[in-house]
Amino acid sequence: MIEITNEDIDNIETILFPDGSKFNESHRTVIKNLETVDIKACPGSGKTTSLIAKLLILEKKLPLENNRGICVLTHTNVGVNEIKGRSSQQEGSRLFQYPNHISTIQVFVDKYLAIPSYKHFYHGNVYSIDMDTYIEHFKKLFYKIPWRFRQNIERKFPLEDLCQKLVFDFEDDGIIYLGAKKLEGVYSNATDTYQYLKDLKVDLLENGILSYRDAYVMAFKFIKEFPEIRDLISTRFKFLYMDEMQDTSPIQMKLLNQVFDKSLVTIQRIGDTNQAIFESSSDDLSWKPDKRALSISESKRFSPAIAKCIEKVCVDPQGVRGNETIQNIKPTIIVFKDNNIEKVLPTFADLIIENNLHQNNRKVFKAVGRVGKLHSEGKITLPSYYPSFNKSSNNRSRTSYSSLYEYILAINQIDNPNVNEYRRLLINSLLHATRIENIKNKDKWYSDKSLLQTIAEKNEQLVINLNKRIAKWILNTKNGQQIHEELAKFITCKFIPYLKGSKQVTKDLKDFCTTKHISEQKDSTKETEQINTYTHVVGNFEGEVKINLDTVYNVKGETHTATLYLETFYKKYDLFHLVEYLKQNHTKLKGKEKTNALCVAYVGLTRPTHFLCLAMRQETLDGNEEELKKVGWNIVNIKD
Ligand SMILES: Nc1ncnc2c1ncn2[C@@H]1O[C@H](COP(=O)(O)OP(=O)(O)OP(=O)(O)O)[C@@H](O)[C@H]1O
Repeated sequence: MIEITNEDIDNIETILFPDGSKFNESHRTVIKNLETVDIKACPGSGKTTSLIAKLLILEKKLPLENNRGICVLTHTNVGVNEIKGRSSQQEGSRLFQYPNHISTIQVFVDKYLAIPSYKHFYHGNVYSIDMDTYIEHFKKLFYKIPWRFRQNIERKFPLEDLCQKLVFDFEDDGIIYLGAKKLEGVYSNATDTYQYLKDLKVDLLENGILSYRDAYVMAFKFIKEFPEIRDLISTRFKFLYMDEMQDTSPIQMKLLNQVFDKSLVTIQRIGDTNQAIFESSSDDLSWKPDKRALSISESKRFSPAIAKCIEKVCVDPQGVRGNETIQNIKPTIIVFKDNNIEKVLPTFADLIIENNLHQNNRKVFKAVGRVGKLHSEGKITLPSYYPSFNKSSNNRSRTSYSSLYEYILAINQIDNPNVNEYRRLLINSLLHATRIENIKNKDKWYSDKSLLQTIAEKNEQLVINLNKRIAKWILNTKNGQQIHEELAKFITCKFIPYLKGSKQVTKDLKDFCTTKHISEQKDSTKETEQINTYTHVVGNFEGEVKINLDTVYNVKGETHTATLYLETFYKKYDLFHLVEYLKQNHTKLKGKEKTNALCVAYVGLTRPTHFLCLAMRQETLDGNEEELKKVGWNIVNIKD
């Protein structure tokens, strides 16, 4: 039987904490525990760090009995990358190799259930499972519907809404829903509109273009057909660790319960119910930690001054203790009016400098808010504070782009040094080209595997040559050299002509290879980061303070040096909604709206180590100033 000892933990501490920090007793209890248990802990308590410590210790004890594996699931790539980053500090890391699996839940579902299911039921290969590609193709098909019908549909369902609302039933992909109603309940099945919409949805599926939700539909279909998958998965993995459990939707929970057998797998679910910020995670079916859950109530992230001010700004206060070794700076409310809102960020920057944080070793300064989209009636959202703010989707997991140029841009922006990522995008660009040219393999679209197999069957040497080319392109990209021209020439003059048996390629393929236009909303993560960064120049060339703006959803799990929480409008102004909690008057919550607002605010307010600021409208502050001061907030008014 495996066991984790204090000595194991001491050893890992030196790897994880070069500054000499230590795990306390509650961390040690969590790290040592190898039973099925829930772990609930406050923000910044070191939940993820303790999980990483446990994984690094277990890694040294691999292989487990019967060569069973460890499965770690999280909700965001940030979490996965954090684990990857830390574990690569160990030589010969085996955590990311068979039989282990570490990924987001979505990637797990795609790999083990949705893709095999699609192959089985549709006898073809999945082209993409990501929302950007799905929406792009959805819109293309929608614009093929005759104008008259399209206009009628759009009057009722704006296109963006329609993309999200036209879905298959989880239990039966023969049934299509439009929002909460069956499609035939919205448009009678005798109408052309019904047929157009049904064809559109089916067409996407038949072409392997899946939304994230479709992947779950495929997954359930697979489990129903092959119930033995539960045994296969449950004997492969000895441990299942689920981080950020509070964000697991009821449908994800249902699926995981179906594939992991509790009697065979040790399951640890780690989270903080106060930080549940994804819509579906806040209803009655959401995760409730077991009564015997282990808990950690001290935050390693933030100072006692911050702990005191945020303690009651959550659904279920749990007496958070701050980190005594962090300097106390009074949390501050920056009060603004409509006519001086543009001074909020400069004021925050001045406060950072006043508190000498611009000279801190770690300088992560962020301004975050709930709503990033410009409001149609001019209510305050992130762009009101910083007009060039651009809310972009997280495109790191994208696998498909609309031009070769965009594939190469994506390759250039890979920040994780994993060759497979480069290779995957390069191969995907080739697969994309085969689709444009309508080249199929026994009536199916090529997958990376079937492509290489087909070429190998014809001539093994060609696969070796292709691999050499790919390796060269990866190296050149890493060295900052341009590969666009060479890759385009390869696709149009060699690759496609070889598969097609003809030198003639279509105009669409030529356009794909030459277009340098980046489709809307697809600007790179790095560019977006630059656009969304306010730079404040410190007097007399002493340096600058960079403040990055983002939505709360995107900074989940992050640790900042200073965070400014910006009041924004979503049905109501959020701080106005929550001012009683900021004054530490906690009341039990009723209603979904307030609960959601509170969870989002709690995630935002618990990011900084040293300095927490709020940007609050004068109207929200009015009448509350004295009470806010009494509970520890400093108030700074922006002068006109
Ligand atoms: N034992 C420790 N001693 C000192 N610092 C620690 C310790 N554990 C974690 N930290 C630091 O505290 C910060 C928060 O840690 P971590 O992200 O693991 O917390 P978390 O509980 O997962 O946070 P969140 O609730 O926001 O998801 C990080 O900067 C981490 O390096």
